[in-house]
Amino acid sequence: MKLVLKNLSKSFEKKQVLKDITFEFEQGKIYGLLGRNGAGKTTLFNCLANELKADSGKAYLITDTEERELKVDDIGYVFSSSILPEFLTGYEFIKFYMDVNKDKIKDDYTINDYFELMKIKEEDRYRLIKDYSHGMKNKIQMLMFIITRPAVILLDEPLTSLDVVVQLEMKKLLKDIHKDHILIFSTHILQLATDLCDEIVALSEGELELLDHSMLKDSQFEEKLVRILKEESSNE
Ligand SMILES: Nc1ncnc2c1ncn2[C@@H]1O[C@H](COP(=O)(O)OP(=O)(O)OP(=O)(O)O)[C@@H](O)[C@H]1O
Repeated sequence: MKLVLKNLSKSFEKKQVLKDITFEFEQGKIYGLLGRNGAGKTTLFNCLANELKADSGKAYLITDTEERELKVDDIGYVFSSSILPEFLTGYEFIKFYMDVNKDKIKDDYTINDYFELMKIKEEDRYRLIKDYSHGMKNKIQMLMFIITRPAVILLDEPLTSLDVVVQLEMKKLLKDIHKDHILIFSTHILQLATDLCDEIVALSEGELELLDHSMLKDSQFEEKLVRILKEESSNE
């Protein structure tokens, strides 16, 4: 399976944020999307998830049997800021989410099994989401894609707000499931990107550039990345 972007462009007034991007993401790899503040990472995710309409270009999902436009249902999107209904408890929301998505659920976990999986304590399950910490809300958002297992998983700075213990668990979880998915996450934490990712993609000057992954563990990698990302600001 592949996610293929073809000539994707998006501008806000005069600022062209995504410039005619053509790129392929493959199943079974974890992609780290790096870029400076305002580079367009969230805009790219929003266009893929249909939260924003791209000005031109399209995204396609290519499997062994078909090639078609990417659909909203193909995507699990963990937003950097929560989009959860604050007036529900975690339990109520996950129950509702499982009900409306029952056709997509392939495992036979109960709600509490899922909470256990995410290490969400029993006493927290029945509290209102509005009182959850940022990290807790993030865990609930992650639980959504764990439940429905969409083909493409987009995570916008997902692990930054999680404590170190949960961060480690999440990294393990992402590694466990990544074979079946196309997993792209944006981060500013270079260490996280190099720890977790098979590939690093830089978003700079509106374009995506796949960095040579053999450099991931190399000291030159950091230098090259900083050079690529700095070029953008010097051209502004
Ligand atoms: N709805 C919008 N209207 C106008 N400009 C926008 C809108 N959304 C994003 N932008 C602009 O597009 C550019 C890219 O923003 P985006 O949030 O995609 O960057 P980012 O790479 O996710 O940044 P960060 O790392 O700081 O989260 C920025 O200049 C931002 O101000």
